[in-house]
Amino acid sequence: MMLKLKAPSLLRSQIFVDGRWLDDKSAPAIEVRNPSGGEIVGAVPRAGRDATRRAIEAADAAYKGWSRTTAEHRARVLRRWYELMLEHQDDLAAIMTAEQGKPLAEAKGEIGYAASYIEWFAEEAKRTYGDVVPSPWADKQILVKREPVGVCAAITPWNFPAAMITRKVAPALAAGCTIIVKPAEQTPLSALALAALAERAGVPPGVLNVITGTAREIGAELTNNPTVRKLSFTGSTEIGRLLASQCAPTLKRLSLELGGNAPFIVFDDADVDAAVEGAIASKYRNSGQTCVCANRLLVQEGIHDAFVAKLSIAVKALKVGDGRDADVQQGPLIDDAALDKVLTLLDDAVGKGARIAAGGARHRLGGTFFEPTVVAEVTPEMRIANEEIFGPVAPIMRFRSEDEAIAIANSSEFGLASYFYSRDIARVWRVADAIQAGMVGINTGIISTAVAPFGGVKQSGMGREGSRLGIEEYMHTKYMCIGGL
Ligand SMILES: NC(=O)c1ccc[n+]([C@@H]2O[C@H](COP(=O)([O-])OP(=O)(O)OC[C@H]3O[C@@H](n4cnc5c(N)ncnc54)[C@H](O)[C@@H]3O)[C@@H](O)[C@H]2O)c1
Ligand SMILES: O=C[C@H](O)CS(=O)(=O)O
Repeated sequence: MMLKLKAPSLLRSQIFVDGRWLDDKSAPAIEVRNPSGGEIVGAVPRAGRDATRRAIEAADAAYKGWSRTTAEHRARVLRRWYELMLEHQDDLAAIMTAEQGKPLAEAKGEIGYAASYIEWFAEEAKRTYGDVVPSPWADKQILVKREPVGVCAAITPWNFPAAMITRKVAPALAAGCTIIVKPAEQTPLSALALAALAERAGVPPGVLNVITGTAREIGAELTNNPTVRKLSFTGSTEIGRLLASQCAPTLKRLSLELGGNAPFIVFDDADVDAAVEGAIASKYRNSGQTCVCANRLLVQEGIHDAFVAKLSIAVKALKVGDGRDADVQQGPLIDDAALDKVLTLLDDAVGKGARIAAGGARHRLGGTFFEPTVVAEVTPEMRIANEEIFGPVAPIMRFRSEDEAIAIANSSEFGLASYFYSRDIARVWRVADAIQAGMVGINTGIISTAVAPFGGVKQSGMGREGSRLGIEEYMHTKYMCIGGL
């Protein structure tokens, strides 16, 4: 499959280390395939520990210079990178759809969202203020500075191939850190295109490095090498736990954005049409392959039947197809394993008494396409009520009281995003306070923005990305006590 780009040079097939584009013939290349039809869209090196070690050395050498640049300079370079991303938004979206499958409109939206993190942290670079503290001693002064943590590593998932990278790299570079990025094997081309634009924006050699290849080997080097002072990971909770344990011997700083199981609660007093619109936006975004997707829809009995009927009509109208085709709203799942998981969860639910209200089967397009689905009469003992689906399936559970809804919502080991619809202001405050999650959408199904802190509690991870907090993940404080005055 030949990608037609306005700027063909954005399609890269080499790793980016120390400002150089390099081959790595130590193992057969990784073929990048389009999930819609399986065509090969590119190939990247299957690099391992040696290349990763060289990237760490390059990042360490570059750190000395980059950390000493002014915040003003770093802000200007990041701003240029942001501008170049927007100038090449169509090409970056085409690359993303080709390797990840999401509809072009969604891919273009992600590029704008990803760029907004760079814009935000270009500004935040200049606001890493310190403190002058009133001294308890007459002859001493107390200063507190904030400094970059040093060489960082980022390991990112396939579902948002650009945004998950920029919301790590932007604060890292803004703080004065240098970084090595390992993108997902399924979606390396977006990462390499971002690196090509960063290079053009004036990011110096070694400040940003992108390594593609064997996850376990690259991860082993990134987590064990003492030069790396921080790891930022976005992905499954299982791998997050593993990487955290691998970082323990060298006590690295950690940011972990992990799995989710978002409750989406609709109370009797909700605007049902607004709730249906919010459920569509939250649940079926990226064909349900989103960590903050509504994963369990809890609907109060008074409006349950009306909500299920309206949602089912809207879901049946969603257009499924190749993400490159105009007006397609639902692309394929990323691979056969993702499809098998959806089928397994649905079979379990129906086998325990759930009812398919819309969709429920593989799409007639075949491959990894799946019908957008609504499954009703879901109960807590079904796997679909407890596991992250990562597919276009909305499980609906009935509830009677507010307390029951909160108990169900909080029963999950995850606590990333949550949503609820209510027009009762007292209930809004009660439920928002009671829900155990890092993020709460109230009368809305879309909450992600660079200006707000993104992250979870419980088994959904630790740390925050975006907002004024995001740069803190890449800085530490230094207390200076000046005596003899
Ligand atoms: N919280 C968030 O912001 C967020 C965002 C996106 C995805 N996710 C979660 O990620 C999961 C889906 O993404 P995924 O399938 O890419 O997750 P994943 O954990 O399988 O992979 C994520 C990244 O980790 C790498 N990886 C896997 N095993 C590794 C190892 N042993 N050593 C080093 N690296 C390794 C992969 O190559 C990939 O780059 C879902 O659970 C989803 O909820 C969370
Ligand atoms: O999949 C997880 C992403 O973080 C989703 S979002 O684009 O940040 O909402």
